[in-house]
This record gives sequence, C-alpha cells and structure tokens, in this order.
Amino acid sequence: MTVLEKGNITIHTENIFPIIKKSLYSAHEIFLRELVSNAVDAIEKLKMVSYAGEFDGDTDHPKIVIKADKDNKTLSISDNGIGMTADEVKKYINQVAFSSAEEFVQKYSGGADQPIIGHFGLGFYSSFIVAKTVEIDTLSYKEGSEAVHWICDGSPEFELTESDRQDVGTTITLTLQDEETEYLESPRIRQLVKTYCDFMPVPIEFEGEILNEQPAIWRKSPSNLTDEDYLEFYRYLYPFQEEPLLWVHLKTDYPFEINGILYFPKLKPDVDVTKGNIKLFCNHVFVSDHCEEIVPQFLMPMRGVIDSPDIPLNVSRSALQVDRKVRKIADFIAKKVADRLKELYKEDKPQYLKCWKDLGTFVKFGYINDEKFKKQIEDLIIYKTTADLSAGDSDSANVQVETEGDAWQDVNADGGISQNGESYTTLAEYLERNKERHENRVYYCSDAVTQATYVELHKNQGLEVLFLDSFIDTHFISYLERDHSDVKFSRVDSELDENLVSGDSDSEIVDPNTNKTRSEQVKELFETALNKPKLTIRTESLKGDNAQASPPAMVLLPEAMRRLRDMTALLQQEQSDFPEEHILVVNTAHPMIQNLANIAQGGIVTSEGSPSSELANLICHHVYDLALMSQKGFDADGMKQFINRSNQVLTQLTDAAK
Ligand SMILES: Nc1ncnc2c1ncn2[C@@H]1O[C@H](COP(=O)(O)OP(=O)(O)OP(=O)(O)O)[C@@H](O)[C@H]1O
Repeated sequence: MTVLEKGNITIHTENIFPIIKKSLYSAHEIFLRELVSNAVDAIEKLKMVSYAGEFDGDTDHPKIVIKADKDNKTLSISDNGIGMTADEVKKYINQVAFSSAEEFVQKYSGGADQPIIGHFGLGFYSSFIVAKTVEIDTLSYKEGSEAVHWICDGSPEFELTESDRQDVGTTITLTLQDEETEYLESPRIRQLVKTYCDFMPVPIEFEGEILNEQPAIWRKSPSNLTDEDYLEFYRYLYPFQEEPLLWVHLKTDYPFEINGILYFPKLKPDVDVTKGNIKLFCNHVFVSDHCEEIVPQFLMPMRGVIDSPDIPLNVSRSALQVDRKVRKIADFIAKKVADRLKELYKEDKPQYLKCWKDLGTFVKFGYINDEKFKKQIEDLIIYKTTADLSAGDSDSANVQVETEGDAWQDVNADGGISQNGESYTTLAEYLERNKERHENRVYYCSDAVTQATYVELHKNQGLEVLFLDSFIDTHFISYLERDHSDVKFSRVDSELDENLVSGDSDSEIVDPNTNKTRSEQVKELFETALNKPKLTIRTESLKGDNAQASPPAMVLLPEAMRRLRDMTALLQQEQSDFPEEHILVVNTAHPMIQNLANIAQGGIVTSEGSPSSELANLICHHVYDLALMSQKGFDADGMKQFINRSNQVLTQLTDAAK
C-alpha cells in the first residue's frame, strides 16, 4: 500500500474529539443522520453533474446502503454519489470539515445548559462522537480519478492511501468505540433511520430492506395533492388518531425557504397546549420534535412538519427566539393559518363551524397574543347565540334531521350561521341586529348550566344572549372590550337593566296599615329572615307575560366586582369562591312572592313568631337557596340544610292542606 500522504489536520486543540463527544452527550445518535445526509447530498450532486452533461454513468438507481458488522464493530454507510478525489478529501474533509471544529468547541463546550436545537452543521466529524476510527473509501465521478482511502483515529492525524474501489461513490466506515456498540444493533439502526431519514429522497437499504418509504409530500405543490394525500400523511405521522380538522400547506422560497404542512387536530380536553407536536426538518432531514421557538405559541396544538433550511439550528433555543428570521417565519405561519381560516369561513361555513368548536379557543388565544393575527381573524370570531338565525321553514328543518346535521341553512338576512338548531354570529352582526333595542350592549352567558335561568329571562324578553363560555373567555372579554371601547359587555347575571324590569307596579302602592309599600315589606321580610349583612336585597318586578314563568328571585354578581375576582382567581390558578357580597333580587311580580308577603302579613318574622311567619321565614331561605343554586353548588352542610328545610316546608304545607 502506497501512503499518499500523512499529515496533521489543522486545528489548534490537540484532541478535539473528547470535547465534541462530551458536549453532545445526549445526542450521539445524530451521527447517522449527518452521514446519511452527506450521502444524499453526494447523490444529488451527481445527478446535477449528470444533467450538466459532465457524467454519463448511471444516476437512475441512487441508493444508500448501511451495513453493521458486529464482529469487527464496524458500521458503514455507502452511497453511489459523486465521490471525492484525493484533493477533495484533503480540501473538504481535512480542512473544511475540521476547520470549524475549534469554533464549534468554543461555542458548545458550554454544555447542556444551552440546548442546541438540532446540533446541525456538525457534518462529517460527528462520526467521531461514536467512532474510534473513521475511514473513507471513495472514488470520484471525474474521469481518470483514482480511488482513495482515508483513515483517522480521532487524533488530529490522518492517513491517505490508494484504494481499490471500483464504483463511483463513497463508503464511510466507523469502527465504533466500545461503549457505542448499540449502533450495531439492527433495531437501533432501523429506529434511527425511521426517525431521522424517513423522508429522505433516496432509498436507504439495511439488511436487504429499504427502510425509508415516505416521499416528503410537503415539498410537493399543493395542486398535485388531494385531500386523501394530506390525510394519509397525517395518519402516517400520527397513527391511531382522529382525523385532523383542517390543514395548511406552507410553501415559500422568499424571503426565506419554508415548506411544511400543519394540521389542526381535533383537540382532547387533556391536551397539553404548551408542548409542541410539530416535527422540524431541514432539507428532508428530521431535526427535532420541538418547534416551540418557531411556531407562535397559540398555534402550538398544531401538528405536522416544518422543513426549512433557513432556521438556524446550531444556536441555542433562546437565541432562536429572538432571531429576526425566525420571527418572520412565525409571522408567516400565523398568516397562513389565518388565510386558511378566512378561506374556510368564506367558502365552507359548515366545516368552519365544525372546526370552530375546537379551534375557537386557540383563535381567541391568538387574538389576545398576536396583534397581527388579531387583525386577520377578528371578523371570523363567532359566538353561539340564543337568536334563531336559521331560515326557519319546516322543510329545511326536516332536511337537517335526515342528513344528521350536515345540511345547512346558510346565512340569513341578519347574518350568522345556523346548524341543527344552534346559531352562531359575529359580534358585528350581533350589534347590528340589536342596535335598536340595546345599542352597544352585549348580553353574554359564561356558563350555560348555572346561568340558565338568566338566559331564559333574557330570551323571554326577546333579548339576544351570546355564549362566551370557554375557559379563555374571561380573559378574552377584556380584550374585546379594549378593542370595542364603546360596547358594554354584561353577563346575564350581573344586573337587571331596564329591558328586564317593568317600572311602576302594584308593589309600589303604600299599605295604609304598615305605611310601607309591598316591595319594602318583601325586602324587610327577606332581610330579617336571611340575616346576612353582606347580602344586598333588592326588589324588582320582572317583566314577562307569564309572571309564573320568571324566577321568584335571582342572585346577581355585579360585573366589575365579579371580574376582579375572576382575574385574581385566574392569576392564582384557583377557582374563585362564590363572593359573600352579592345581590338578591326578589321578583315582586311573582305570585309566590306575593303569597309570601301575605303569609307574613301582620308582622315582621321573628324566631318565636307565629306559625305563618315561621313558614314565611323558611320560604325566604328556600327562595334564596333556589336562586343561589343556579349560580353555585351546595357544600355538604348547605345541602343538608336545604334538604331539611325542604322537608319542613313540605310538611307545613301538607299540614295546612289537611
Ligand atoms: N458521502 C460523501 N460523498 C461525497 N462527498 C462528501 C461525502 N461526505 C462528505 N463529503 C464532502 O465533505 C464535505 C464536508 O462534509 P460535512 O458533512 O462536514 O459538511 P457539509 O455536508 O458541507 O455541511 P453540514 O455540516 O451541514 O453537514 C462536504 O461538503 C462534501 O463535499
């Protein structure tokens, strides 16, 4: 064997490799990704040379072959790519590859506290992370080239000799360090190829089998892809999951290159929205499962792939977050998502509504967090409403039933979308529809169950109520108010405005015996019976055609006070307790309250009072409990008292009827 050259690799540090190894402790496995991507590059380069007419050999059967030899502890990666001449080995391997080593060490010997997103740019010398000796056997495509063999044991010394290789291409052979022999195990190799190289555009063979199968469909043009292609790809990436709601194909070359497909999955309540599920690639090569820095936070629940050579991968995560290009990429992604939502809203309202139920929260989160995104989607935010915005003829209602909810009565004159008896509207449409009745005022409900009575009351008065009942809405409303400073948002249980109470009524007539009005008597009755200094008792006569249908009493939580409490609770991450200070509105128009006043007539209820005043006392408690019940549940003690009292009331009533 003729030694062509012996020499020193030009680096200043005597033995750089232990340092590389240490600084990459957690990511030894990436060496395979680096070597296979070099092989892919070499194959692509040979194709380009062939197109240019400089090579007339076979480029139609590109292939990378991985071989493990347990006896000799060697792992080799062969390609039929461009190959290297002796000069190129000297230039690219000895100088170029190693020249940045020093810089690398300076940058990364800091260690694990600065996690590097992809450990990219390590290239060839990452093989020394796991190998004690690295050999290159290569023959260049160039006519007249001679095959060469290069060997290096991790010290800065190398040896270059002739080789008897016959085929154009390169084989890199690693003799693994004793503690790295896991990379000779078949399952480990298969797993690594699947993880990192699955979408590489060249077949990768191992043990006679091609391990990578999927074409990187995100690099194709959307016009060449069908819905089924997108869905199939999703199923491949996330097997055994529900179908995604919608997807966005990212594709641009300028001012940065980015390809990718992002899917909005159907969200599960237990989804961890802080943890990303998007796979980051760089030119087909898998880099990381974490894209937190690149994708705007409110889009974190999205899944799919982002492939961009423009994301700097060899910097720390914190540096990445402030990188201008990365910020632009994040904006681009947000805009694409907004465009997709806009398109869906315009073109396919049924699908939009279906998605909205899952995505609404995240769109609102985006509204709160990203000014630009807000501007793009503010007109697309819809709210469930008590108004019936369906066209309303019975024929189409029948059609809806028959098609199990996929038939639609589209936008009616008042705007909005309606499906299966549920209507949705935008804020602008709501304000427009109600401007004559209550200009710039929005009635909303934040919990359809506990506020059902109040919603009913509004509905009965023909007042439209919007549902703002997702967990983000408390926060979201304050942003809405900031952006619509002329609009007042009142929760249905916060106050009873003039739309709900009738002004003058019989209750205001003064009783000559007591010199008090009926409503004053009722108020006093409740105050004495309940004896709660922090509770404010108010009497109102609630409007309604049927006095019995409206509630006898309601608990109100003034908007400003309630919000303050909600906010504090949100910040402290706990449920807000039901405040002791609240208002009990007693409906003097209700027949039961009128009866109650009659029962108690003749005296203020006292503990030793007459049987009828005792009953009145019990009923006051009961009315209060019933009003409270629609706002909050009972604790054990409250429940016991409530049941005891119910039994007492019923006993007294049955006694009276005997
Ligand atoms: N399998 C191969 N076939 C032909 N040339 C190769 C092969 N592997 C490496 N080279 C040459 O060696 C050079 C250095 O490789 P190295 O992997 O260190 O850096 P790179 O591929 O240029 O960039 P990166 O650091 O991003 O991988 C390559 O640019 C290429 O010219």
